[in-house]
Amino acid sequence: MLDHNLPTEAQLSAAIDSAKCRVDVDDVYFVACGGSYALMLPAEYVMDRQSKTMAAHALNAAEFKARAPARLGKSSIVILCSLSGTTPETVEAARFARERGALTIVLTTVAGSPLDEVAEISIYYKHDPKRLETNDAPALLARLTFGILAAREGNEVVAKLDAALNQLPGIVDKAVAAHEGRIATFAEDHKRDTVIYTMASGGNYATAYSYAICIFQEMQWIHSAAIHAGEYFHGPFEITDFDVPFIVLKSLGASRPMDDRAIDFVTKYSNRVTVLDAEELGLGALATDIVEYVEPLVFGALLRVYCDKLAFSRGHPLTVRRYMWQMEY
Ligand SMILES: O=P(O)(O)OC[C@H]1O[C@](O)(CO)[C@@H](O)[C@@H]1O
Repeated sequence: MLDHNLPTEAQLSAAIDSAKCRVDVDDVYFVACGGSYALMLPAEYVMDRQSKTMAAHALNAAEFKARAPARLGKSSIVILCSLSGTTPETVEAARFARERGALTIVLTTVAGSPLDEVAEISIYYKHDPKRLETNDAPALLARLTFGILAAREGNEVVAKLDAALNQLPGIVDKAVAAHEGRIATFAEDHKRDTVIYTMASGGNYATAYSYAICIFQEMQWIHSAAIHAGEYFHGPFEITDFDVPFIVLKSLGASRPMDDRAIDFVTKYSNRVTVLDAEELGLGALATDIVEYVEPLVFGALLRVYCDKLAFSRGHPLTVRRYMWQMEY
Protein backbone atom coordinates (compact mmCIF):
# COMPACT_ATOMS: atom_id res chain seq x y z
CA MET A 1 0.00 0.00 0.00
CA LEU A 2 1.31 3.44 -0.84
CA ASP A 3 1.66 6.18 1.74
CA HIS A 4 0.64 9.31 -0.11
CA ASN A 5 2.23 11.51 2.55
CA LEU A 6 5.63 10.41 1.34
CA PRO A 7 7.02 11.67 -1.98
CA THR A 8 8.43 8.19 -2.64
CA GLU A 9 6.85 7.55 -6.04
CA ALA A 10 7.97 10.92 -7.44
CA GLN A 11 11.45 10.40 -5.98
CA LEU A 12 11.69 6.92 -7.52
CA SER A 13 10.71 8.30 -10.94
CA ALA A 14 13.25 11.13 -10.58
CA ALA A 15 15.99 8.63 -9.72
CA ILE A 16 15.18 6.46 -12.75
CA ASP A 17 15.02 9.53 -15.01
CA SER A 18 18.42 10.70 -13.79
CA ALA A 19 19.88 7.27 -14.45
CA LYS A 20 18.37 7.35 -17.93
CA CYS A 21 19.83 10.79 -18.68
CA ARG A 22 23.41 9.84 -17.86
CA VAL A 23 25.42 9.60 -21.08
CA ASP A 24 27.12 6.33 -20.08
CA VAL A 25 26.51 3.96 -17.22
CA ASP A 26 29.08 1.19 -16.99
CA ASP A 27 28.89 0.34 -13.31
CA VAL A 28 26.23 0.32 -10.61
CA TYR A 29 27.52 0.17 -7.05
CA PHE A 30 25.19 -0.88 -4.21
CA VAL A 31 26.68 0.47 -1.01
CA ALA A 32 25.58 0.29 2.66
CA CYS A 33 26.31 -1.30 6.05
CA GLY A 34 24.78 -4.18 8.01
CA GLY A 35 21.14 -4.91 7.34
CA SER A 36 21.01 -2.21 4.69
CA TYR A 37 24.01 -3.79 2.95
CA ALA A 38 22.21 -7.15 3.00
CA LEU A 39 19.33 -5.48 1.15
CA MET A 40 21.74 -4.54 -1.63
CA LEU A 41 22.73 -8.10 -2.48
CA PRO A 42 19.47 -9.05 -4.26
CA ALA A 43 19.73 -5.83 -6.30
CA GLU A 44 23.26 -6.78 -7.34
CA TYR A 45 21.91 -10.22 -8.27
CA VAL A 46 19.17 -8.64 -10.43
CA MET A 47 21.69 -6.43 -12.22
CA ASP A 48 24.10 -9.33 -12.82
CA ARG A 49 21.36 -11.58 -14.17
CA GLN A 50 19.62 -8.97 -16.30
CA SER A 51 22.01 -6.27 -17.49
CA LYS A 52 23.86 -6.52 -20.77
CA THR A 53 25.78 -3.26 -20.35
CA MET A 54 26.16 -2.47 -16.63
CA ALA A 55 28.32 -4.30 -14.11
CA ALA A 56 27.00 -4.56 -10.54
CA HIS A 57 29.00 -4.39 -7.33
CA ALA A 58 27.60 -4.63 -3.78
CA LEU A 59 30.04 -3.34 -1.18
CA ASN A 60 30.14 -2.45 2.49
CA ALA A 61 30.36 1.35 2.62
CA ALA A 62 33.76 1.52 4.35
CA GLU A 63 35.14 -1.06 1.90
CA PHE A 64 33.77 0.96 -1.02
CA LYS A 65 35.63 4.08 0.08
CA ALA A 66 38.83 2.24 1.01
CA ARG A 67 38.80 0.29 -2.27
CA ALA A 68 38.07 3.46 -4.25
CA PRO A 69 37.24 1.57 -7.47
CA ALA A 70 39.37 2.92 -10.30
CA ARG A 71 36.34 2.96 -12.63
CA LEU A 72 34.19 5.01 -10.22
CA GLY A 73 33.23 8.27 -11.90
CA LYS A 74 30.74 9.91 -14.25
CA SER A 75 29.72 6.62 -15.78
CA SER A 76 28.82 5.13 -12.39
CA ILE A 77 25.60 5.04 -10.43
CA VAL A 78 26.04 4.61 -6.68
CA ILE A 79 22.94 3.47 -4.80
CA LEU A 80 23.18 3.73 -1.02
CA CYS A 81 20.78 2.75 1.74
CA SER A 82 20.61 3.62 5.42
CA LEU A 83 17.47 3.32 7.49
CA SER A 84 18.65 5.98 9.93
CA GLY A 85 20.47 8.06 7.33
CA THR A 86 23.23 8.54 9.88
CA THR A 87 25.60 5.56 9.55
CA PRO A 88 28.89 7.45 9.15
CA GLU A 89 30.51 5.01 6.69
CA THR A 90 27.49 5.22 4.38
CA VAL A 91 27.37 9.01 4.55
CA GLU A 92 31.10 9.17 3.80
CA ALA A 93 30.70 6.75 0.89
CA ALA A 94 27.96 8.94 -0.61
CA ARG A 95 30.14 12.04 -0.27
CA PHE A 96 33.08 10.23 -1.87
CA ALA A 97 30.96 8.96 -4.77
CA ARG A 98 29.58 12.45 -5.44
CA GLU A 99 33.04 13.95 -5.44
CA ARG A 100 34.03 11.38 -8.08
CA GLY A 101 31.13 12.51 -10.28
CA ALA A 102 28.93 9.44 -9.87
CA LEU A 103 25.16 9.73 -9.75
CA THR A 104 24.25 9.13 -6.10
CA ILE A 105 20.83 7.79 -5.19
CA VAL A 106 20.06 7.12 -1.54
CA LEU A 107 17.26 5.30 0.23
CA THR A 108 16.54 6.37 3.79
CA THR A 109 13.61 6.75 6.15
CA VAL A 110 14.75 10.10 7.52
CA ALA A 111 14.34 13.29 5.50
CA GLY A 112 17.01 15.82 6.43
CA SER A 113 19.40 13.11 7.72
CA PRO A 114 23.12 13.46 6.87
CA LEU A 115 22.76 10.87 4.10
CA ASP A 116 19.75 12.65 2.64
CA GLU A 117 21.71 15.92 2.67
CA VAL A 118 24.77 14.55 0.92
CA ALA A 119 23.06 12.64 -1.89
CA GLU A 120 22.00 13.92 -5.27
CA ILE A 121 18.70 12.07 -5.20
CA SER A 122 16.86 10.67 -2.19
CA ILE A 123 14.06 8.16 -1.97
CA TYR A 124 12.23 8.05 1.37
CA TYR A 125 10.90 4.69 2.46
CA LYS A 126 8.67 3.28 5.16
CA HIS A 127 10.05 0.45 7.29
CA ASP A 128 8.23 -2.52 8.79
CA PRO A 129 10.21 -5.79 8.81
CA LYS A 130 7.05 -7.90 8.90
CA ARG A 131 5.12 -6.19 6.13
CA LEU A 132 6.09 -6.17 2.48
CA GLU A 133 4.98 -2.81 1.14
CA THR A 134 6.05 -1.50 -2.26
CA ASN A 135 7.44 1.62 -0.55
CA ASP A 136 9.75 -0.25 1.84
CA ALA A 137 13.44 -0.59 1.02
CA PRO A 138 13.56 -4.20 -0.31
CA ALA A 139 10.77 -3.57 -2.82
CA LEU A 140 12.04 -0.10 -3.70
CA LEU A 141 15.51 -1.45 -4.43
CA ALA A 142 14.00 -4.01 -6.79
CA ARG A 143 11.84 -1.34 -8.44
CA LEU A 144 14.77 1.05 -8.76
CA THR A 145 17.09 -1.61 -10.18
CA PHE A 146 14.55 -2.89 -12.67
CA GLY A 147 13.53 0.69 -13.43
CA ILE A 148 17.12 1.54 -14.38
CA LEU A 149 17.33 -1.63 -16.48
CA ALA A 150 14.12 -0.73 -18.29
CA ALA A 151 15.12 2.91 -18.82
CA ARG A 152 18.59 2.17 -20.13
CA GLU A 153 18.19 -1.20 -21.81
CA GLY A 154 14.49 -1.65 -22.45
CA ASN A 155 14.33 -4.55 -20.01
CA GLU A 156 10.90 -6.16 -20.19
CA VAL A 157 10.90 -8.28 -17.04
CA VAL A 158 10.11 -5.10 -15.13
CA ALA A 159 6.54 -5.37 -16.44
CA LYS A 160 6.04 -8.39 -14.17
CA LEU A 161 7.64 -6.88 -11.08
CA ASP A 162 4.78 -4.73 -9.77
CA ALA A 163 2.25 -7.54 -10.13
CA ALA A 164 4.59 -9.88 -8.25
CA LEU A 165 5.28 -7.35 -5.49
CA ASN A 166 1.57 -6.79 -5.01
CA GLN A 167 1.06 -10.53 -4.47
CA LEU A 168 3.74 -10.83 -1.80
CA PRO A 169 1.81 -9.62 1.29
CA GLY A 170 -0.88 -12.25 0.63
CA ILE A 171 1.78 -14.95 0.12
CA VAL A 172 3.49 -13.98 3.40
CA ASP A 173 0.21 -13.95 5.34
CA LYS A 174 -0.63 -17.45 4.07
CA ALA A 175 2.88 -18.72 4.78
CA VAL A 176 2.85 -17.33 8.33
CA ALA A 177 -0.54 -18.96 8.98
CA ALA A 178 0.60 -22.28 7.50
CA HIS A 179 3.83 -22.20 9.53
CA GLU A 180 2.26 -21.26 12.86
CA GLY A 181 2.96 -24.67 14.41
CA ARG A 182 6.45 -24.90 12.89
CA ILE A 183 7.30 -21.40 14.16
CA ALA A 184 6.33 -22.33 17.73
CA THR A 185 8.27 -25.61 17.54
CA PHE A 186 11.31 -23.87 16.07
CA ALA A 187 11.35 -21.33 18.90
CA GLU A 188 11.10 -24.00 21.60
CA ASP A 189 13.62 -26.33 19.92
CA HIS A 190 16.20 -23.58 19.39
CA LYS A 191 15.81 -21.39 22.46
CA ARG A 192 18.88 -22.86 24.17
CA ASP A 193 21.07 -23.07 21.07
CA THR A 194 24.32 -21.15 21.04
CA VAL A 195 24.77 -21.46 17.28
CA ILE A 196 22.39 -21.43 14.30
CA TYR A 197 23.73 -21.37 10.75
CA THR A 198 21.85 -20.00 7.78
CA MET A 199 22.36 -21.23 4.22
CA ALA A 200 21.13 -20.12 0.79
CA SER A 201 22.33 -19.19 -2.69
CA GLY A 202 21.46 -16.75 -5.48
CA GLY A 203 19.50 -13.70 -4.33
CA ASN A 204 18.43 -15.52 -1.16
CA TYR A 205 21.99 -15.52 0.14
CA ALA A 206 21.21 -11.91 1.12
CA THR A 207 18.44 -13.04 3.46
CA ALA A 208 20.65 -15.77 4.94
CA TYR A 209 23.36 -13.15 5.50
CA SER A 210 20.96 -10.65 7.03
CA TYR A 211 19.59 -13.22 9.50
CA ALA A 212 23.08 -14.45 10.44
CA ILE A 213 24.56 -11.02 11.15
CA CYS A 214 21.61 -8.84 12.16
CA ILE A 215 19.22 -11.21 13.87
CA PHE A 216 21.26 -14.08 15.32
CA GLN A 217 24.54 -12.27 16.04
CA GLU A 218 23.41 -8.68 16.66
CA MET A 219 19.96 -9.08 18.13
CA GLN A 220 20.15 -12.53 19.80
CA TRP A 221 23.90 -12.92 20.51
CA ILE A 222 23.73 -16.39 18.96
CA HIS A 223 26.78 -17.52 16.98
CA SER A 224 26.00 -17.75 13.30
CA ALA A 225 27.37 -17.52 9.79
CA ALA A 226 25.67 -17.33 6.43
CA ILE A 227 26.88 -20.26 4.36
CA HIS A 228 26.56 -20.10 0.59
CA ALA A 229 24.97 -23.38 -0.56
CA GLY A 230 27.57 -23.73 -3.33
CA GLU A 231 30.41 -23.00 -0.91
CA TYR A 232 29.04 -25.42 1.71
CA PHE A 233 30.97 -28.28 0.10
CA HIS A 234 34.22 -26.34 0.12
CA GLY A 235 34.78 -26.09 3.86
CA PRO A 236 31.64 -25.36 5.89
CA PHE A 237 30.15 -28.87 5.56
CA GLU A 238 32.85 -30.11 7.93
CA ILE A 239 30.99 -28.51 10.87
CA THR A 240 27.80 -30.48 10.09
CA ASP A 241 26.76 -32.87 12.85
CA PHE A 242 23.53 -34.43 14.12
CA ASP A 243 22.93 -31.64 16.63
CA VAL A 244 24.09 -28.58 14.61
CA PRO A 245 21.14 -26.33 13.62
CA PHE A 246 20.73 -24.89 10.13
CA ILE A 247 18.09 -22.81 8.40
CA VAL A 248 18.20 -23.39 4.64
CA LEU A 249 16.34 -21.31 2.06
CA LYS A 250 15.39 -23.15 -1.12
CA SER A 251 14.96 -21.05 -4.23
CA LEU A 252 12.66 -21.48 -7.20
CA GLY A 253 15.23 -19.71 -9.37
CA ALA A 254 18.42 -20.60 -11.17
CA SER A 255 20.19 -21.58 -7.97
CA ARG A 256 17.69 -24.25 -6.86
CA PRO A 257 19.97 -27.18 -7.86
CA MET A 258 22.69 -25.73 -5.60
CA ASP A 259 20.21 -25.55 -2.72
CA ASP A 260 18.98 -29.11 -3.40
CA ARG A 261 22.50 -30.49 -3.29
CA ALA A 262 23.22 -28.76 0.03
CA ILE A 263 19.86 -29.81 1.52
CA ASP A 264 20.40 -33.45 0.51
CA PHE A 265 23.70 -33.47 2.36
CA VAL A 266 22.85 -31.39 5.42
CA THR A 267 19.62 -33.26 6.18
CA LYS A 268 21.52 -36.56 5.99
CA TYR A 269 23.99 -35.58 8.72
CA SER A 270 22.07 -33.07 10.87
CA ASN A 271 18.74 -33.73 12.56
CA ARG A 272 18.16 -30.03 13.12
CA VAL A 273 17.58 -28.52 9.69
CA THR A 274 14.75 -26.06 9.00
CA VAL A 275 14.13 -25.88 5.26
CA LEU A 276 12.01 -23.05 3.89
CA ASP A 277 11.11 -23.88 0.30
CA ALA A 278 9.92 -21.06 -1.99
CA GLU A 279 7.66 -23.52 -3.81
CA GLU A 280 6.00 -24.67 -0.62
CA LEU A 281 5.51 -21.02 0.39
CA GLY A 282 3.34 -20.46 -2.68
CA LEU A 283 5.89 -18.52 -4.71
CA GLY A 284 5.34 -20.92 -7.60
CA ALA A 285 2.23 -18.88 -8.40
CA LEU A 286 4.42 -16.02 -9.62
CA ALA A 287 5.82 -15.70 -13.15
CA THR A 288 8.89 -17.91 -13.46
CA ASP A 289 11.11 -15.11 -14.75
CA ILE A 290 10.39 -12.82 -11.77
CA VAL A 291 10.11 -15.20 -8.82
CA GLU A 292 13.81 -15.45 -7.95
CA TYR A 293 14.03 -11.67 -7.64
CA VAL A 294 11.23 -11.35 -5.08
CA GLU A 295 11.62 -14.54 -3.03
CA PRO A 296 14.30 -13.00 -0.74
CA LEU A 297 11.61 -10.56 0.45
CA VAL A 298 9.20 -13.34 1.35
CA PHE A 299 11.88 -15.39 3.12
CA GLY A 300 12.90 -12.25 5.03
CA ALA A 301 9.38 -11.48 6.24
CA LEU A 302 8.65 -15.10 7.22
CA LEU A 303 11.97 -15.53 9.02
CA ARG A 304 11.26 -12.37 10.97
CA VAL A 305 8.18 -14.07 12.43
CA TYR A 306 10.29 -17.15 13.27
CA CYS A 307 12.84 -14.94 14.99
CA ASP A 308 10.31 -12.83 16.89
CA LYS A 309 9.00 -16.05 18.39
CA LEU A 310 12.51 -17.29 19.11
CA ALA A 311 13.39 -14.01 20.82
CA PHE A 312 10.27 -14.32 22.97
CA SER A 313 11.06 -17.93 23.93
CA ARG A 314 14.60 -16.92 24.85
CA GLY A 315 13.47 -13.88 26.82
CA HIS A 316 15.91 -11.80 24.76
CA PRO A 317 14.18 -8.92 22.93
CA LEU A 318 15.45 -8.10 19.46
CA THR A 319 16.06 -4.52 20.57
CA VAL A 320 18.79 -5.20 23.16
CA ARG A 321 22.41 -4.31 22.26
CA ARG A 322 25.65 -4.58 24.25
CA TYR A 323 27.83 -2.34 22.10
CA MET A 324 25.84 -0.99 19.16
CA TRP A 325 24.74 2.60 19.81
CA GLN A 326 25.89 2.12 23.45
CA MET A 327 29.53 3.13 23.12
CA GLU A 328 32.13 4.52 20.73
CA TYR A 329 33.14 2.25 17.84
O1 LIG B 1 22.63 2.50 8.09
P1 LIG B 1 21.43 1.90 8.78
O2 LIG B 1 20.52 1.20 7.84
O3 LIG B 1 20.73 2.91 9.63
O4 LIG B 1 21.98 0.72 9.71
C1 LIG B 1 22.60 0.89 10.90
C2 LIG B 1 22.65 -0.42 11.66
O5 LIG B 1 21.40 -1.10 11.59
C3 LIG B 1 21.59 -2.45 11.27
O6 LIG B 1 21.39 -2.64 9.89
C4 LIG B 1 20.60 -3.32 12.02
O7 LIG B 1 20.56 -2.97 13.37
C5 LIG B 1 23.04 -2.72 11.60
O8 LIG B 1 23.50 -3.83 10.93
C6 LIG B 1 23.69 -1.42 11.21
O9 LIG B 1 24.91 -1.19 11.86
